[in-house]
Amino acid sequence: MPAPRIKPPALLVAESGADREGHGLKRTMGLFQLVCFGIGAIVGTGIFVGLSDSVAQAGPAVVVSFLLAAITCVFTAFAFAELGGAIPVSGSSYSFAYAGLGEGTAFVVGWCLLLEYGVSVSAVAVGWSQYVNELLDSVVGLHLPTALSAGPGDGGVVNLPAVIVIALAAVLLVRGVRESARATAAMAVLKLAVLVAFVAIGFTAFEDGNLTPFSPTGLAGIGAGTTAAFFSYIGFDAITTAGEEAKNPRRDIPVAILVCIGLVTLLYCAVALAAIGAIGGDAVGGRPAALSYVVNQVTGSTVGGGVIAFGAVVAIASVVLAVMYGQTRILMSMSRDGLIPRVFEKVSPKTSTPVAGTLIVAGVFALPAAFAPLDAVVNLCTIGTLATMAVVNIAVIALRRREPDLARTFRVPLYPVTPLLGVGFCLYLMYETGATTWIQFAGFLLAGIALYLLYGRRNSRLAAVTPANAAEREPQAV
Ligand SMILES: NC(=[NH2+])NCCC[C@H](N)C(=O)O
Repeated sequence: MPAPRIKPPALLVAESGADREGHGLKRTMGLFQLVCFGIGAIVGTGIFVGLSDSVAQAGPAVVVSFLLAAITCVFTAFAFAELGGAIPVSGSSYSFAYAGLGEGTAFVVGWCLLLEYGVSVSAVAVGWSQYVNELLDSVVGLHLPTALSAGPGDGGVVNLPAVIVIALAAVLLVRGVRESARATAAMAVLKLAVLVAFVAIGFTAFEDGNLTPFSPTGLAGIGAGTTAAFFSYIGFDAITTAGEEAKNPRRDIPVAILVCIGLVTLLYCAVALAAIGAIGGDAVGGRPAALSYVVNQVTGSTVGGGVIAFGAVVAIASVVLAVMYGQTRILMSMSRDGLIPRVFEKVSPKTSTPVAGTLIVAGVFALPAAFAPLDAVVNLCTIGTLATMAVVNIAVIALRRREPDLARTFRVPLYPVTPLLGVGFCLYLMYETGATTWIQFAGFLLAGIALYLLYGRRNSRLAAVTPANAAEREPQAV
């Protein structure tokens, strides 16, 4: 077997210019902004919409599901913290896999990131649509016809609001209206404030009795609920894509990741407890725009629900924007490496943004948003994300062996137990996504491997520089 084509961490960092002053991107983000960026990418459809699915699966024991999903994320967050601090570049898991396990794995990870970013844009947009409906309903009493606000799987024809939010995000990204640090911070604070207010209102109506029976579906229900809950935590890894824009990435990226996971876990468990404690698991389970419904029930008016719906619409739109931005950026790194066509790295001289890449991403992922049911896209996104996360845990182990002297500002505790547990939890949640998702995922993986062999491997820039084994080459600054 030929040795894998590895891109050494020093070369990755040198190419990105991450340790140089005056490289392409500006270093503007401090710890607070990194945390806001994380909250921006994490908190959205998963808690505002997905909560009712997890509750339908697990009942009040959904709190356990949220904790289990958080534990999976914590192990993996340690891995991202170690690699994000040691290799501060913007390719995230794709770059870590390139350094730790080689080009073929990196390509497949990049391919799976299309599920974590692209397909999740579709899923998040479908969730947005529910709250737009709720908002219109409570503010102007208008209810969009189902034919135009849901895909065929959910009893409609086309989900227009979902397509619209993707188109709007594409326009903003093409024009170069990147979220400014201030807008990111404002939206993050708004999201947190809305959820904290929800918890406060929910707890005023808390009744113990609503929590019993605590686990009506037993362990199987908790497992299924955990997979559903996991979606709401995805996005903490996106903090590592800011490696080239953080003021002090080596110190702040690991801290920001861990702060975000801690904050979000506390908040999600509190939201779940407040919702179920107020009106009971049966009333929450499977209900569209569930958080607004709970507040309307507790306050006996539609004003509170309208405010929650407004918060959700803003929160979820910001996730669409952040995640689509992340997707175009990952495709840019893969394109620069020669692994996918160059159209994705082309930056328009007029707007300084990757116009073609952004429009392709928006066009492709608007399709599932328009026609697919939410749970189908969520499951695919979840399994793809878990696969990349398992690889990142393995990359930690590979890099500790291959590059023992790499400067690491953060080290996963209890190595190698933690990354191994990380892999185990990821595999367990992948297993829980069910047979249909596995079959779709297997087809997707095969397509990715075929593309690598037919295109990526032959066009790789790394291979052009070092036909033999890149690992033997001294990294050079470019
Ligand atoms: N790569 C991502 N950040 N994907 C978006 C994840 C979805 C987000 N956790 C939500 O609940 O809406």
